[in-house]
Amino acid sequence: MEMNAINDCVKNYLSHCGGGIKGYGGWTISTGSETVAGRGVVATRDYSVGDVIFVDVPLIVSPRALGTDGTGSWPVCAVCYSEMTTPTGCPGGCRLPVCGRQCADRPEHRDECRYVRQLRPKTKSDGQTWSVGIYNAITAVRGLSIKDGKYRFFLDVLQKKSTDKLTFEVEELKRNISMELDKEDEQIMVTTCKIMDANCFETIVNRSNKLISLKGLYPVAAFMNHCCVPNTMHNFNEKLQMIAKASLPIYKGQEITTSYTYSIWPTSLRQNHLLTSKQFICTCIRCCDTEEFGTKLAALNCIVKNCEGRILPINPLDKKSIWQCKMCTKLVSSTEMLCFYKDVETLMKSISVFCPKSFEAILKSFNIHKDSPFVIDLRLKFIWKSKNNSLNLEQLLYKEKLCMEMLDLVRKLRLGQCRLLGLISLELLKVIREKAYRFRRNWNTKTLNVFEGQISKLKEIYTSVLDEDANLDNNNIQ
Ligand SMILES: C[S@@+](CC[C@H](N)C(=O)[O-])C[C@H]1O[C@@H](n2cnc3c(N)ncnc32)[C@H](O)[C@@H]1O
Repeated sequence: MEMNAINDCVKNYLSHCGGGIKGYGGWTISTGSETVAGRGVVATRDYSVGDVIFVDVPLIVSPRALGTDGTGSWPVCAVCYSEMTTPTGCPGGCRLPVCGRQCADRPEHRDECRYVRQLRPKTKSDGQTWSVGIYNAITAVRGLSIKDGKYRFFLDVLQKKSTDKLTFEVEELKRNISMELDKEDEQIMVTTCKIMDANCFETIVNRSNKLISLKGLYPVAAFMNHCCVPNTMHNFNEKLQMIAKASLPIYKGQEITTSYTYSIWPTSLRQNHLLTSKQFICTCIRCCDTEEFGTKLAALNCIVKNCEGRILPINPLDKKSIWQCKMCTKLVSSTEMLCFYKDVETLMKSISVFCPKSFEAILKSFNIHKDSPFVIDLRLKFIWKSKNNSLNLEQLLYKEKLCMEMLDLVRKLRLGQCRLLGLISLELLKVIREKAYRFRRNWNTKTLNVFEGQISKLKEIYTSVLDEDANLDNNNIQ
């Protein structure tokens, strides 16, 4: 399909579905030398940091699949996505778990409920009123909502994951119904699932102050290519619309990018994730720089006694690359490095970060540097999970230090006004408030002024980044 036709279709869809193209249309879907791979989204005007670029309306949103035996995790309501501790099947008979009548009767559930019911979902002898299999098939079933009418073209134009494997969601559906699927419906469901695999985003919603992770297909975002130094970040509003904002300055003619992976991971982990989940190798400026803008994120400390250098791959884009210490020039094979990584990973799993002194001592004795990926994981765990009011002074000050170091890392990685920056700023603000609560009465005017300055700066950062969900308690991130 012609680029003009794609742009018309996407923009028509957005204006019909309340995406608000007015004022947010400074981009075009394009191809050629401006984009890193095939079609991409390109700016048709300049954007400053924090500007909203588009408000995207989901074509499909669905909950994440559960283990097929139904153990270990709980479903969310298939309609409002609230957590369900005692799930019950829809009274309409589709066997999807829903909160109750009010969700079962919602207009957006009506068609899917009727469709699944006429396929005669199988019941189980254990008396469970909802079905894990039907729940896991929900993405496929929701694909049928775009089979008719003016949005069908999305099925043709959006990229599909190329795979010969059977589609999990459709197989789950077939296993859990008594009727045979219509061949055309089945084909559309398979196509939808392949489109979801290639293009879906993690949609995070706040339900009773819990963050619930869903899958969403967004027509503009589906054309956004990946970069490990993305120039956008996004949040979701109550209607599950995606609000994409500039995290870095963007100039007219420049590609608008997002990250499909965790920007805080080192190159080897990001590359592995992109290759297995999206089947491509990223060759962005960060991936080509073995030191990742001086952070040496992937490095392990040199294994040679008394050498203070760090070992990094000579070619960061090659999984089998030899690693080298720049200081003593020691060479290490990729297989050896993999063993070191595994050893460090096992060690890290056994450490409690909640005891700062012993944590730092272990890092020192095992010669692990503070920005290695495993340490970052543990540091973030401490930042998200620890409750400020139950930390002793040593732990509180340690948390403050970790937050500041993480903010510094985000800055060095050139991630701009990204979501992580907002979340850590919010945590740091809470830590500083807790310090003030404990010690304020002993502070002089100068200290109080510094405190007020820090608070207002952090508030400015996290509100501009998080906006839609600034009040979230991220101790609850699932
Ligand atoms: C969500 S789509 C992006 C739009 C896609 N370029 C298109 O033409 O439809 C994701 C796919 O785009 C390609 N892609 C995205 N970013 C890329 C990058 N940085 N390098 C290489 N391929 C990329 C990959 O094929 C990936 O699976």
